[in-house]
Amino acid sequence: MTINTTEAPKDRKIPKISVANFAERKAEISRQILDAAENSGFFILENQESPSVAEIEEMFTISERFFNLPEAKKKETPHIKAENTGWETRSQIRPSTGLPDQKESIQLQFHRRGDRSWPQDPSIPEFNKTVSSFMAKTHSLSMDILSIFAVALGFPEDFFAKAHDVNRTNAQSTMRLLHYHDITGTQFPPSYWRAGPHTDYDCMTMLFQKTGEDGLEICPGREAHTSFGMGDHWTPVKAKTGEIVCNIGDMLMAWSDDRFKSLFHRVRCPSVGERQTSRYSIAYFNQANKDVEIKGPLGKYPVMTAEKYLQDAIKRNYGGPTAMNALTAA
Ligand SMILES: O=C(O)CCC(=O)C(=O)O
Ligand SMILES: [Fe+2]
Repeated sequence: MTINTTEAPKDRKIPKISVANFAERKAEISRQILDAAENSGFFILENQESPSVAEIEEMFTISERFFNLPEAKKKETPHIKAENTGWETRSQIRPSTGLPDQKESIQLQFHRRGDRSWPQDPSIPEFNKTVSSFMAKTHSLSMDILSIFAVALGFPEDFFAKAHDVNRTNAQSTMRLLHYHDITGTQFPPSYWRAGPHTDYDCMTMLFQKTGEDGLEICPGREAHTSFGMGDHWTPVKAKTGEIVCNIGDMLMAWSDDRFKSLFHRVRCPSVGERQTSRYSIAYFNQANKDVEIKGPLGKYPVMTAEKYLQDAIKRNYGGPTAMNALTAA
């Protein structure tokens, strides 16, 4: 008789870190965040003062109202690839699958608020004010967290805040509102995803999800920001309104000479019999300004600007000049 001693792979624990009283508890929070960034690549923030749970709920309401507009209205802010702005639907083809993500999204940049890349529909007059205020709050919290990485890498505490100046016209940070379509009754083949496996190209993503709207899964096993290394076990991340799922992106992995890990993640297409109605999420991608040089303390990789870094990351992932058809944020 043979006894199978091979254990089934275990789900990874995703650290949950309270950021209450951030200023007083910064040393303790820093230890937890650095441990998470080095070992799991993903961590969940809770108890943040800002943005508050009520503000996050308000953002989801406004996002839903935007996606409920007729297509013709949404097309008034079309996706502009070169600028990484605007609305797209089922257009993002992931190199990992060769198939379009089952979603629609709008990308917004803080310094462009008020221009034609931001919806101006009279039925949502508060869009601009609510979204720009939420973005400013998310940005500010992102800078608090990035200051921890700056110090750990031997840079001044405000190093990443200066590198991510969203008021400058060469800013690259982007907020993306996401709507995964209602697919009730449709059984997609297993190769289809709401968001196919990918890494993010930014320094750090802050992701907001809604309780009950699960689907995000992460996969450890990536050792270099230039590789496609992936383990074979995916851990689901439970969605909870108010919490913020953070993940390290390729840009910070490069900046830290691969010390902080940018992992593959994906969003499942639910099967018939599961909850298949709409799923909403909001992602804020912290991407350094175009002219900022990415130069790791150990000098493991050649120095390059954040603009070139993003272009190269896209080429690596999408191969060749058609790569620019991809959205740059993730
Ligand atoms: O919607 C989610 O939960 C994840 C989205 C994501 O990974 C992305 O947009 O890069
Ligand atoms: Fe992502």
